[in-house]
Amino acid sequence: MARIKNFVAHDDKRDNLKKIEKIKKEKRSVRGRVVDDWIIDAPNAHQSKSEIQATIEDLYTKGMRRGRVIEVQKRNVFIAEENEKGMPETENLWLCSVAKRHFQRAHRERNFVVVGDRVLFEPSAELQFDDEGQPVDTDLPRGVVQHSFARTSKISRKDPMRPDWEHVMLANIDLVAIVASVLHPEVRWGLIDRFLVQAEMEKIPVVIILNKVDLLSNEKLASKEFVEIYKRRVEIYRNIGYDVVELCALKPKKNPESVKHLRKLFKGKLVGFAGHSGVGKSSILNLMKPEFEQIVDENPDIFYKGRHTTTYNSLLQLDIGAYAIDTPGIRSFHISNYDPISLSYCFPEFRPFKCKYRECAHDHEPQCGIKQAVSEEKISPERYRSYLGILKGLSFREGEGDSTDATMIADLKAREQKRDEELAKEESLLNQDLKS
Ligand SMILES: Nc1nc2c(ncn2[C@@H]2O[C@H](COP(=O)(O)OP(=O)(O)OP(=O)(O)O)[C@@H](O)[C@H]2O)c(=O)[nH]1
Ligand SMILES: [Zn+2]
Repeated sequence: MARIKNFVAHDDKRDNLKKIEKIKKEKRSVRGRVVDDWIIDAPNAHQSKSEIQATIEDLYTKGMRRGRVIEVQKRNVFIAEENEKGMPETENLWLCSVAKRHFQRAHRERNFVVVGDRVLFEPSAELQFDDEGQPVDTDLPRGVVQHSFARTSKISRKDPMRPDWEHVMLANIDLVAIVASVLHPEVRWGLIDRFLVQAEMEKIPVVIILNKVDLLSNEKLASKEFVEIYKRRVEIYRNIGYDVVELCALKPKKNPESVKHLRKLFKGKLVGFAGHSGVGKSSILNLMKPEFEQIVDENPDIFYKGRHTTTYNSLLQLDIGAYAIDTPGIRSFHISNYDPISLSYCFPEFRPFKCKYRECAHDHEPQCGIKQAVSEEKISPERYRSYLGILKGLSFREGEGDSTDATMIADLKAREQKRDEELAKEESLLNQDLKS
């Protein structure tokens, strides 16, 4: 989960969990499975960098091609071949199946490949089958994905079906654009904070786009009080150092600076769009590629029949040399299981303050630098409340407001009990392992 350098928490439970994890890993490698996730999944994760390079060169000479996953369906994936700069060319599309036997990374992970993954694939004349088991009717060249490269970043959540598994939704994102609308639907700051935590955890740069600012000047919709609170919130995020872009996507001529800023920011990057339905993501994409909608409509034959774009993530090439992934999967999610040290690291404004106890959760502990900073208004109480909500594992779903303290406490108690039970179980497993 957390890959934060120089941040090691010391307490007995965490040390025990680490030992358990080590034993589990050893067991996996004993069973002949490769456990190192982050080098390259194939052909041998224990090779040195130069050996890997040589192996890849060898694969190229054998006809393997390099591409980027731009859409994943149940059985097949769409791959855009990469150009010499390593960027995907969505005009050069391939329809591929996935040779699952080559993917050892998949332990505790729901998908073998995800949108944004860089892969090696092999042209193949074999037929693909669609989700209903019918042979796929397509004019696209076909292939088989054989290997995938290490991911530089990922957006993931707990797999709702198996909570100890990871559901990676996007890989190799250069920038996360968190999109919210000021009104209709009203901005949910708690959801923005959760996206920010994910981006901080993965060290992916972010931009917060607040769309539909035109509605703020409509007195019937936005009271003076609402506008004041909104402005204060924007200041909070700007003071932390986040790039907050206020936008009216429908009337770009009224805010040319914002549009220009976004176009410049997106250039040459793979941008993951996060934000729930109706906030204006498509309208913003249209600013980056005004003819985008038409192009999709006019060339329906490049994809096979029965394709449903709305249910899958897919990567779009914009005319400013950028790529956008609209991400239905991350419009609402449940992030949890962060320990306080990792989580508070994801709130950059907390970093300068020190607490008496190294493992301080900034909750009930005495002499807490964070709580002190909140009382002195050096940290905003709103962000602090968000921190507590995320720490206590509260989810934020579409349509819900920010959680109240009462639900937080009830939820916390239930979670603490569950966590204690899990730890006791893990510890007894560990003891058995150490004895045997
Ligand atoms: N007033 C106002 N309305 C906007 C603005 N941008 C988009 N809208 C409207 O908001 C609605 C939703 O816009 P979309 O661009 O479809 O939003 P989306 O986030 O792509 O929504 P999904 O496709 O459901 O994910 C549309 O009716 C747009 O016309 C804006 O800047 N101001
Ligand atoms: Zn503290």
